[in-house]
Amino acid sequence: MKIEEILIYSLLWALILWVATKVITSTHKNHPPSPLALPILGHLHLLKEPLHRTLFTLSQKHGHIFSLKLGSRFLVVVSSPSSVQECFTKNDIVLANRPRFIMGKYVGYNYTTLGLGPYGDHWRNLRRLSTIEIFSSTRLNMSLDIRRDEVSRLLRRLYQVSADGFAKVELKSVFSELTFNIIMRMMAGKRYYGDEATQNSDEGRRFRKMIKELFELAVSSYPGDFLPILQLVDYDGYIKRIKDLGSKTDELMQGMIHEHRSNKGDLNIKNTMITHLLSMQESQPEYYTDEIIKGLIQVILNAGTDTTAITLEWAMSNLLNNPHVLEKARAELDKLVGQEKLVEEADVAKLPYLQSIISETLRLYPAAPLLVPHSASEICSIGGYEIPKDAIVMVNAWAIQRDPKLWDDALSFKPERFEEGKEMSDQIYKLMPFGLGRRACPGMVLAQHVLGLTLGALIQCFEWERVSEKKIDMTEGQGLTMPKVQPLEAMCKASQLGKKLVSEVVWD
Ligand code: HEM
Repeated sequence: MKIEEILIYSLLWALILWVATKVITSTHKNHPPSPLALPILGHLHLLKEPLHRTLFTLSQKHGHIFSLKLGSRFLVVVSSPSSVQECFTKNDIVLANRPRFIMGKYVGYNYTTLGLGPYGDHWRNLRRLSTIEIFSSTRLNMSLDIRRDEVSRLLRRLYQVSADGFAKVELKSVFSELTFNIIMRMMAGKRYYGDEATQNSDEGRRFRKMIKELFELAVSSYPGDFLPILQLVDYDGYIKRIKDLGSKTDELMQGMIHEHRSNKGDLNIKNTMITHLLSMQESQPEYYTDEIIKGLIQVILNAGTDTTAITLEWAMSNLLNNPHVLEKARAELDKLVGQEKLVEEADVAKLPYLQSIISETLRLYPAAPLLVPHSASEICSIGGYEIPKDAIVMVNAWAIQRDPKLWDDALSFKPERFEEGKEMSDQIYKLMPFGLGRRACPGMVLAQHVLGLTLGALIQCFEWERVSEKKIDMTEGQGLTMPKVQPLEAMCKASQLGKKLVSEVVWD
């Protein structure tokens, strides 16, 4: 026998043995059901965008708890309220970890940030710290003026083009700039989007470039996360790109910290998150390091901007496709807020229909359709199946929130379903746009303030129409936060009330 033949035979035998071992071990282990896997790749070839739709199709065939082998990693997908309940009650602590993807090493301070860090003392401290310094009602009240100011700038911008009649406006970038400016002002006292002065500053340009790269890289999935051997060769330069991005973001945020240190006492930055954290650094320097502060800025930028902006875009798209809902919301605002003032964040609590519009938007178009991946810190069980240690666990919230077994007329946009507490009693495990359990979104209240205030003000101040008879295309594009495939454009015209409110009053 020639040496090549011996080699081929040995390889074949190794492959047969590998497949046999896999079949025997997986059948013995009572793992959740799974499609037939390819050697080495497993089910990687099945993953097509948008991922939540692919996983939904697989769940139709393999059940509400199924598993996939993604190269060297094990993924479990749950798509029913009962399995979600198990994840976030008896397994909540075990599943409170996050899986590690290489991006988190170079751009997420070696997996030490609030969003990426493992469950434990460090994460608990970050969570407590961010609750006190950013998300508490005291801090949210202190930053109320920032949100009012940014929304009133948005209203003026739209008013300028639409005071004399209907004008076409592109809303995707308008909402994105709104949320970035709100978050950056709350954290660092900075506006990087909008007026000319901001547009032209070198720092602003660097920031916008960094954000663009960050979001582009975050969207692309990296095969080396599932086939680690690829990391050794960095075949497409991905690791080099994320290392460069990591250094650039670090440099920019370090600059903000230096600026805060040298401008202590400046009124513009008196109440920013960085100022508060630096004062804590003075008393406990070993814990409140610059790295912790930079990690927090970064997580909040990533988690708190696009999510809210995209939800605003979906909500307005739904209103344009359902003019009767828009009119009902306007009537509610007229009745409960009146004709003399702009809606305030505090008013939103007494506007049930506006809140129902937000809930219904988040039900059909959750900004994080698969939540954020969890990881099992030890073996656990879901639905009687064994979930191995380090398995990635994903919740298909999108599928549950559209399940016709759980919702009447599931695919129609009907805010009325949430009115007067209808659907409220049993909805905890069937409506979870902000996640559940220990790792649930800490920014929920802030997000709801921004959503309620912005939508309320847009409805009060403008008339809205579609750019043509055709309904707005509601197809989802590719991306972490379920964007619309077509950025939203609409026709807007300042209403009588809008003319009065925007030109005279706005907020003091
Ligand atoms: C409509 C807007 C938003 C939606 C739909 C949303 C949704 C979510 C979801 C689903 C998770 C993951 C939950 C899980 O692990 O199961 C999450 C985590 C997180 N969100 Fe939000 N979010 C929004 C806005 C915000 C805002 C405004 C902020 C901050 C300003 C924020 C900060 C965070 C952080 C820091 C985490 C990570 C928490 C952790 O890992 O411990 N989010 N969000």
